[in-house]
Amino acid sequence: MLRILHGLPGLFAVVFLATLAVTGSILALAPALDRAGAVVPPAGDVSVAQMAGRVVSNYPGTEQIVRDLSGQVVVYYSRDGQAGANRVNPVTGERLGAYQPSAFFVWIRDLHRSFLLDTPGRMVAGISAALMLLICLSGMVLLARRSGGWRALMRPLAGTGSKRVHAEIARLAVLGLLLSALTGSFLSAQRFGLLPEVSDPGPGFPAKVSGGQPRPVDQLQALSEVDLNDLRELVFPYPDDPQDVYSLTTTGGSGFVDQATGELLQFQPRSTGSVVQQWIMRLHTGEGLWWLGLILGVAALGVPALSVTGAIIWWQRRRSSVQVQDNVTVAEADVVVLVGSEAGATWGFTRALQTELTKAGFRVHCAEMNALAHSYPRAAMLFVLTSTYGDGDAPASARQFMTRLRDFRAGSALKYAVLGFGDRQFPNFCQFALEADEALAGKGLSRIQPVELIDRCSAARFSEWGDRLGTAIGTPLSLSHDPVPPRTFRLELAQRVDYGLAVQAPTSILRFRLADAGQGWRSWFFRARRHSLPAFEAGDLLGILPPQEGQDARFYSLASSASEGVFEICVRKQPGGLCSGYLHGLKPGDSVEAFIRQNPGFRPATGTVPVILIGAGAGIGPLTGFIRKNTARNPMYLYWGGRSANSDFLYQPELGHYLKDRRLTGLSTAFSRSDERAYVQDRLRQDERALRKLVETGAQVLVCGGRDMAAGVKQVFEEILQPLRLEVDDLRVQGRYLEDVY
Ligand SMILES: Cc1cc2nc3c(=O)[nH]c(=O)nc-3n(C[C@H](O)[C@H](O)[C@H](O)COP(=O)(O)O)c2cc1C
Repeated sequence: MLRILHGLPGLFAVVFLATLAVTGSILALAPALDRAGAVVPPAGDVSVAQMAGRVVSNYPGTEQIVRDLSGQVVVYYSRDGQAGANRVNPVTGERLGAYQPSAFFVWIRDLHRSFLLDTPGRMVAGISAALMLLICLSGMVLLARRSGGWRALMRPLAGTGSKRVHAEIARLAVLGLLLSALTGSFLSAQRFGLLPEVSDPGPGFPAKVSGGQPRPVDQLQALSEVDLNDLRELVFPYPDDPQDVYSLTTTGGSGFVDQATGELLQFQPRSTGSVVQQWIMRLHTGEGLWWLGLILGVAALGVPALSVTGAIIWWQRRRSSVQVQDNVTVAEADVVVLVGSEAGATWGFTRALQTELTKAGFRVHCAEMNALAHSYPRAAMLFVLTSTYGDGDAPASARQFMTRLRDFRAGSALKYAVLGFGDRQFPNFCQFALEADEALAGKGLSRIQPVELIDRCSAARFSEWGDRLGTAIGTPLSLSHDPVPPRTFRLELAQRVDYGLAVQAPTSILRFRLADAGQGWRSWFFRARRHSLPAFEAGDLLGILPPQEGQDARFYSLASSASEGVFEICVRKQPGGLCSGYLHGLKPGDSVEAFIRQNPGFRPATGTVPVILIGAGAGIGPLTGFIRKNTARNPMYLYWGGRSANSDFLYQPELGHYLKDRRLTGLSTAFSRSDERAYVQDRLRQDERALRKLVETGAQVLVCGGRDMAAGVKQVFEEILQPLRLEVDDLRVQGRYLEDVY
């Protein structure tokens, strides 16, 4: 909902908002330019009487002197029957130049206030300002959520691409935009009579005037008592009319001055309402506050950039979002289905469930677990279907679920059931589904039926679960969903580099290319075909089908990306390991059957935040891939543990090269079967302070390798984070602690 509130007005109003913002930032320059051209004596140096005397000696026909909030003084005079207006130096009374408001600024102001369309344009401008206010407020809440709370709002952000740029600009610009939008909406509402406008009626003309011989203006007592910097306007009496008076407006109020006695008559202090009104105007225009004007101007310049990045995010989300047909809103739903998924497989099962429930007459709302609402007013049933990632962790679309659950208000009628999707090859089988189930029970919800776990997307188990669920809710459900097997392709081993034999840790770097890629036109053809492969990045997974019939695929993290044209993996031969043994037996030219599985949850952040890469053994594969791609030379530190520097120092020459060309900022290694007998955790402990500093500056941590190593690393990080009052889970929620563990 919040996202819709943030995005929709932005999309509709993008042209108007961009116009308001660009014109606003140009107008914001005016106070600074006016201030630069103005002569402003220190307070107490020049009185209004002194200034007026000097001006009159240069302009005997002075009719009015106006001082604007920037300090610019303008004299209006008549000479030989001709009216004129000049900017003057208030200290000397001399002419600085003709007063001619810039036609350009006047045009820009009209564009800003009314899109050059008079009343309808003013209305659109007012509505745009109100939309801006809505976008700023909803954006701040989204930003706070994304950063992990209001207090973390200014902490460095992780994340990539447009989302990151959008969030960074928003953070810098939001206060300025909020102020402009708030004051702009207020002024518009006043203009259209929605809010009362406060203006002082001004004092009545004095009933008694001395009518005596006028004194020179610089000898009038009341004017000597007003500092020049407090003056707004001084209107001179008609010449040769002893009954007329000076009319004086200052920052404190307005009144009249007797031209013979110099006495202040009928002075009326400015009301609080009028002072507030003037401040609102100043806070909107920056008039008299040139520095604020510049801040508002720079903030407004962020709007076009925010519009473009916002539109890109919206488009990407639309493209990647799983389209659920017949999805009803949170308010209407009597059944809610929440989905935790990383690579999308669980969504297929969700759609099957949703279709069946809808057929049975339920009004079903489906959403990702991160979108858990504050409450579901009408819902009686909640189903959670979730996979597990990393080492028993939440998948990407469920990372914020536990945090959001804290504020969840469950109605007493709401019952739930959890269905976990996972893979028994992982020791923490469906761990996150089990945790979600416990957490919901902890919120006082009762189960429709106990949590069930599905191994490797088994269609049969899903259907059985559906049967049991149907019985439990009294509505037969016939669930069937058989995920399409991945499209496989043949890869040919092009090169292998072997390590670790001497230390009983045989590990090989294997580089494959598409089989039959051939030479000449054939190579061109297959290169073209390569583009129909799913794009892959270092950190994605290569699924390899072992040659034995009926064996499940084994996954290896890729160290290369599609643009390199090779499929590079790093494989340690496991004792008795079927697939690793098979891969270690391959000779160049041999081929394997494989497919790509994306793993977008394990990628380094783009931008300038430091990245700390930690791994052991073959876990170095994807980490090296990240370093290889770091051509922007962002700070990247690698901590890696092996057995012996002489035998299994994987990628040693490449890492030396990356250190030299600064793709890698720092390298720290630990070898457990050498004299140092150290593990990667020991190196982290040694660098505890430096690592804490990096985390404080927003660093992201990526861990890849065996689960014992990952558990040890996590423990060390808990110690490192303790003085910062942070836990690894806090970083996880922010996408700043990622694991690829096997
Ligand atoms: C990198 C990676 C880590 C995984 N970790 C676990 C795990 O710890 N426990 C588990 O039961 N399944 C694990 N799985 C298996 C997934 O949960 C399973 O494939 C699931 O069906 C994926 O569903 P999704 O595509 O909706 O995310 C992992 C899969 C991958 C690729």
